[in-house]
Amino acid sequence: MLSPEALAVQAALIERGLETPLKENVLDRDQKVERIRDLMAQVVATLGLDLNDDSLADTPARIARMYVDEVFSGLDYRHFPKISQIENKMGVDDMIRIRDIEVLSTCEHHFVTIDGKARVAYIPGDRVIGLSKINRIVRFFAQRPQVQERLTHQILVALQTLLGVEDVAVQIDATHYCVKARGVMDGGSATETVALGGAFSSDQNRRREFLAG
Ligand SMILES: Nc1nc2c(ncn2[C@@H]2O[C@H](COP(=O)(O)OP(=O)(O)OP(=O)(O)O)[C@@H](O)[C@H]2O)c(=O)[nH]1
Ligand SMILES: [Zn+2]
Repeated sequence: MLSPEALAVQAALIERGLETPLKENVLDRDQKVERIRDLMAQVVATLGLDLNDDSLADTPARIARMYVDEVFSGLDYRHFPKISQIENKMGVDDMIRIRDIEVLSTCEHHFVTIDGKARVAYIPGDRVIGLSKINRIVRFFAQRPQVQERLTHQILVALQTLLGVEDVAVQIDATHYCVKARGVMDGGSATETVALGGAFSSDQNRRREFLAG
């Protein structure tokens, strides 16, 4: 059973064409781990490595568990974080901004790491969200194969949906290891993406305030 929050976020992403491209998958967790383990064993062996070596023997199973339970666990909405919100009795009507949220994701083109930081802000309406829940939402969507642009927008729409406000802003600044550790091998560049909603999009001052500092 998915939580009402997970269902609402999923529906909002589908409606906006921002959901990760997913196919119906009837395999349960154990079946996925088993199948990926067997397929990874073929990859490792095909590379010419000896799966009888004691250091390599468990690598296929390790990778399978890592994919299903860790780095791609955000593909399963049953792992969507529990969300706590409180009534905005304080009448907060100014921006709440969280900086330096750790973003560790995986590039969907190469399945290597994306390593960066996110900045998230919102202007509360009738409720405020538990602070750590913002970090958890970032992590949930980061734990999918991603392109940074989609990750940024998924976080925006998730927060807009949960908070019932348009005024949300998300910025991610990240290093892609597919750019750093292979291919063009540029370790110095970073990618910035921004997704702005409501006043952050329409009001230059709000936008500047969010991006400053
Ligand atoms: N827009 C976008 N592109 C990404 C992201 N992560 C990786 N890429 C890019 O996806 C592209 C895939 O291009 P391809 O030409 O098919 O792959 P490739 O031959 O491995 O390309 P090179 O990385 O240039 O060697 C590359 O340019 C990557 O840099 C991302 O988050 N957003
Ligand atoms: Zn890549």
